[in-house]
Amino acid sequence: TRSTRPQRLLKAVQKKAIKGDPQSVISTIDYFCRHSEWAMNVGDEKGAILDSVVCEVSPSTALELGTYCGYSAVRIARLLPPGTKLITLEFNPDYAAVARQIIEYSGLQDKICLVEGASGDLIPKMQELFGIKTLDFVFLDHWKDRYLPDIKLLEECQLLRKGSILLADNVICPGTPDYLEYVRNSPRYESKYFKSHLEYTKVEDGLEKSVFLG
Ligand SMILES: Nc1ncnc2c1ncn2CCOCCNC(=O)c1cc(-c2ccc(F)cc2)cc(O)c1O
Ligand SMILES: [Mg+2]
Repeated sequence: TRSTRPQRLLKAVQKKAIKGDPQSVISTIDYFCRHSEWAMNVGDEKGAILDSVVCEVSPSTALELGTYCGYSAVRIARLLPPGTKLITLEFNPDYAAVARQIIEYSGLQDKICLVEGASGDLIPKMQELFGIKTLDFVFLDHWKDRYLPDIKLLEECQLLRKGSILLADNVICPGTPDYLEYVRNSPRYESKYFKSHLEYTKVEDGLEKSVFLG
């Protein structure tokens, strides 16, 4: 049967990228998605904003919701200080299988912990599963209608502390209206919009950065 898009993306990485070089894996995926087949990675333009927030926060504990092929996991993990880990949750086993191989190819497997499962099921188990107390940084890039319920879950599970940073992809396209309304109007968050474009297109999209105030 025909290969899937993630499998074709993985093949391009194995063929064109330099093993053990995260930047070359990132550039290869961006080239493939711009010139061969569009795919829902955060991309290079929004990826640069993601990079700057990760560098600013320099998190000791980081969580990503929605791994897909591992592009943003590689982007985030390549910037993490030694000894820190990114936990990334992926619901779709086929995506997870490709992401594991792309993460391994980039050489960042020791900095990334990929867990298969739904965010709603895994978030309540995070403290016991990973021995963490709170999260310094969360990148939301999974089902757009799960952003709001999942940050409420993070609050309830006491996984956020004063100063925890949430960065949400796709707040314009496909859009997360209920999430935006909540973080922009809740007294418990200070929110800021970073205008950009939907990956590899001219369509408007952006990232919302929200600081939990405790
Ligand atoms: N652990 C978990 N728990 C729960 N759910 C989970 C999960 N892990 C994964 N999932 C499920 C879904 O994951 C993928 C979500 N991402 C997107 O859907 C997405 C779509 C577009 C897009 C598509 C078409 C257009 F025309 C325009 C834009 C762009 C993006 O940048 C996107 O990120
Ligand atoms: Mg996205």
